[in-house]
Amino acid sequence: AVAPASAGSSVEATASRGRLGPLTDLVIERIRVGDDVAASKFGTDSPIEDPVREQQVLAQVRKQAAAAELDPDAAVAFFRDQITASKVVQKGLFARWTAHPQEAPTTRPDLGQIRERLDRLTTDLLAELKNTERVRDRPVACSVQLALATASGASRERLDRLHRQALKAATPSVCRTGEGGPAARR
Ligand SMILES: O=C(O)C(=O)C[C@]1(C(=O)O)C=C[C@@H](O)C=C1
Repeated sequence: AVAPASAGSSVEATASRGRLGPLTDLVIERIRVGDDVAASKFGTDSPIEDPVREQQVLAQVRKQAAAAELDPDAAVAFFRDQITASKVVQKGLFARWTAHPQEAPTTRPDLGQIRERLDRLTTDLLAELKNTERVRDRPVACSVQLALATASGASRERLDRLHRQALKAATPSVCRTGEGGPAARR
């Protein structure tokens, strides 16, 4: 039997986008779902920020991280950044659509279905955090790999300023010791 490549990647893709390519692709995918979330809320009474839903997302992360033998606190920190990134997108799009109503979406996707998609992405992202545990543990290698993966992902996906800003907000907790504290070093 052939050894399987890590989830969602091929050897070729890994070579060109680096070892954090698949993780970064999922981060970008989640950022793009933020566009759909914004479209589901714009022009309704639903606010961008939903603290109850955030707690549900993070509780799920904590539970699944523990089951996968990932550090639950580190996983939660990573997902806090994903939520921040989603809010960067949503706020930016609300501002854009308010200033230019002709750019506002004309259909309103269902938030319940979007959240099911986000839940599936949670599982996929946690699997990639697990797959990349060793490189993320090496600060220098990790920051080099992260720079490579985010630059190539942003350009391939043709991310605009707003979505690049969101990508930046989504990635500070990818590499361990990002905070520089002794607890992070273990
Ligand atoms: O589910 C929502 O309503 C979202 O806006 C998505 C999301 C997230 O990224 O998971 C972001 C902001 C909200 O405060 C809650 C959750």
